[in-house]
Amino acid sequence: MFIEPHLGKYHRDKNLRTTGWIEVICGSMFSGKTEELIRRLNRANIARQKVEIFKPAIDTRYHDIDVVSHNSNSIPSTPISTPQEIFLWTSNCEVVGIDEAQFFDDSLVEVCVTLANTGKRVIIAGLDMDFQGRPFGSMPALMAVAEFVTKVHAICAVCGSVASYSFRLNASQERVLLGETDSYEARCRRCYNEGMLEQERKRKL
Ligand SMILES: Nc1ncnc2c1ncn2[C@@H]1O[C@H](COP(=O)(O)OP(=O)(O)O)[C@@H](O)[C@H]1O
Ligand SMILES: Cc1cn([C@H]2C[C@H](O)[C@@H](COP(=O)(O)O)O2)c(=O)[nH]c1=O
Ligand SMILES: [Zn+2]
Repeated sequence: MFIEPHLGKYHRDKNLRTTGWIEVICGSMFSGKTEELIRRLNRANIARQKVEIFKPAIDTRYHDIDVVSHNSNSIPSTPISTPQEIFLWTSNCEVVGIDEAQFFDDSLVEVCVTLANTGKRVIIAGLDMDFQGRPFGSMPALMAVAEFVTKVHAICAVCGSVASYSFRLNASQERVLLGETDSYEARCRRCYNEGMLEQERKRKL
């Protein structure tokens, strides 16, 4: 379980502001990324910190505005189209949360670094791999610049092992395809590879 290095805005003994930092929560679909993001943001709220939360405007699966987990936890957010919009909302806040980070372009990295350099705690949740098992968008670069990286895991929908892959259940080859259990399953490495081979066999018929 991730424990915050500190939540206070000022060092106890000196009147110095604490530094900013970046946290990344990554994993497959259904691994609990959004739950963990909401948990950390709720704790920051309890510590009376000013929190702003963002998600890509394209992600309207469960709700236009709220960030919502697969088990229906939710927190209000601001839907944005570009990472730069984050600056318009964060001049006074101390903690910035970003969900579905894989959908933003590479400029998200620079935006997060700037936010952290100006003393903010930045918490990013996103898919580390797409349905083909390739690193997704700016997630690898965000992991590289983060102070803290947490990889969470789902349960394999086929065999019940620990799952790190998001297996797409239909034939679409588009990288971005919003969906839930209708279109994706969490799978372990073995069941993911078996499923990919099976799909390839069917394509060749
Ligand atoms: N295969 C699965 N493995 C683990 N949790 C699952 C699975 N399928 C559904 N869930 C549900 O999804 C919840 C996690 O949802 P969420 O935080 O939105 O995940 P993520 O953001 O990583 O997709 C779990 O607490 C559980 O209730
Ligand atoms: C693997 C994969 C996923 N997506 C989409 C499907 C969902 O709408 C989101 C992931 O949501 P979650 O909170 O992590 O469950 O991403 C996609 O567009 N492309 C992919 O390869
Ligand atoms: Zn499995």
